[in-house]
Amino acid sequence: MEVASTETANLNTAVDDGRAEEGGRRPQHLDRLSFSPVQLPHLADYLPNLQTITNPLENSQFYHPSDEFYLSSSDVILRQTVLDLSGNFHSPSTSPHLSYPRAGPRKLIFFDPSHVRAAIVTCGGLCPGMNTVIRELVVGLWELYGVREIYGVKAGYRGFYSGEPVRLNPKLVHNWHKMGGTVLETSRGGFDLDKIVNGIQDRGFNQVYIIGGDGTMRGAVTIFNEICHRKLNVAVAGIPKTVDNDIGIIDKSFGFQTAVEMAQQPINAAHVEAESAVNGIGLVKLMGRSTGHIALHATLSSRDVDCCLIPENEFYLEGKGGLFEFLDARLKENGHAVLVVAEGAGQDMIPRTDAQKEERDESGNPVFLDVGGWLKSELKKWWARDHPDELFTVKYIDPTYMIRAVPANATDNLYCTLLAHSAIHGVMAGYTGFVCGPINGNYAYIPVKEVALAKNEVNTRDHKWAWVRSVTNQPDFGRS
Ligand SMILES: Nc1ncnc2c1ncn2[C@@H]1O[C@H](COP(=O)(O)OP(=O)(O)O)[C@@H](O)[C@H]1O
Ligand SMILES: O=P(O)(O)OC[C@H]1O[C@](O)(COP(=O)(O)O)[C@@H](O)[C@@H]1O
Ligand SMILES: [Mg+2]
Repeated sequence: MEVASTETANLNTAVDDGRAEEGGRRPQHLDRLSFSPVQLPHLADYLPNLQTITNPLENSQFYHPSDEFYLSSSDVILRQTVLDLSGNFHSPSTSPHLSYPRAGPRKLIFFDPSHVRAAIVTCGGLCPGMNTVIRELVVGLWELYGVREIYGVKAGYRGFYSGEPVRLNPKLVHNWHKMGGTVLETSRGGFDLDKIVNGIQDRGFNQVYIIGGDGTMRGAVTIFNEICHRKLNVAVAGIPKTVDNDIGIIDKSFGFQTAVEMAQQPINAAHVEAESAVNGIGLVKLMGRSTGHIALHATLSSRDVDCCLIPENEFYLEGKGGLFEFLDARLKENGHAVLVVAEGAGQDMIPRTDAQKEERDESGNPVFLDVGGWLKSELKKWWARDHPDELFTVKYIDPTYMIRAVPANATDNLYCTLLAHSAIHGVMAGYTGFVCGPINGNYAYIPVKEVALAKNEVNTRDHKWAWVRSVTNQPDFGRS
């Protein structure tokens, strides 16, 4: 099945899929422009006889939809808004023509709300806002579309085949947005494709909302493929959750800002401890399995950080241009220094046994050693060797779960609400195998296959990393 064509096509033909050209709003003035609209998978791709009905919002006593209210497949979000007009577009993803369907309600929908049985599941690690997304899925399905059968699948993917789903309604979830974690519970591992899809079929679910990170989205792709293979009338929507912000294409993930905000407290404490000691170093380890976004953003917003170490920028300790030389100078100059290190940084330098090298969590992610504890001990050894007669203190703070096991802040709560509603509108319109998220500030639908492949790493050659270096004046560890 053709799901994500990124070939350049004439907009006029590309959107003429006979599905959602409601309102006769074809943008004639764009006919001569060439765009590459990404085609979203749709239930009608393999179930051509599905009936449509008018969106119930049309008859809602609280809504008075205008023409602009409903979106059609000609409403798109451009992937790139920052362009190099010299025309050097290095890859299809940097083409100025690449666009994604805009998220929002469609006038015609492919589900009769009275026949919907929706399932919601949360997978992977915690992230602020998971409960808000669940709440808004429940309330949105119930209030906007009149769906009454909504279920929470317990404890991640394994919940589809073990244990009973819980029935959800707006009363039950009304204050969930104020709570950290996920009331539905989550887990790693337990991905058994056949059992999961059988579970979806056996329980009669026809809408599946999957909240999770990069691993979860890889799982969602295979679930979606199997559902297409079995030609089931089941729509699958992913809602990207990652406190590390390591999922690509979307602007940022929900909960990330809350985590960055929470990281300020340990950084402040590390600064106070360092400043109050003679040759004091405050060391803070922040989450970031393979990407340093939390460490980077926390550093940029704090201004008390002297050096930020992330997985994307290898560092070294000894010799010219190394961390020790830099800290030596900072301590001489200021008497103290604050170091922020992402958990995935420096892993190659930490000695480990063969068994430790092979260690994986239930989902198959490598298990890291504690870079903060290792750095603290290396720093102490260095000082004792080079400055045996001078006082020195390292205060190591590891706030790990404290930055993610909290409710979402106001901005993230709003973001979660818009994500949930976007997902509902897309599924009701018959789209499937998609993820919703903001691209350049506007909410879009993206094929889950693309999202599962798109990693969001810190680009140490772009301006954001240059800001870090200009704020900290830290070494580049050999990067030219
Ligand atoms: N490649 C994959 N294919 C299928 N399922 C996967 C894959 N990677 C991870 N999963 C499943 O997705 C769920 C969450 O993955 P995990 O990596 O723990 O968290 P996250 O989704 O937050 O990155 C787990 O149940 C795991 O088994
Ligand atoms: O101890 P846990 O629950 O496995 O979580 C730790 C991991 O979770 C993360 O927050 C990211 O998890 P996800 O991939 O699930 O989003 C990492 O930063 C961290 O390594
Ligand atoms: Mg992950």
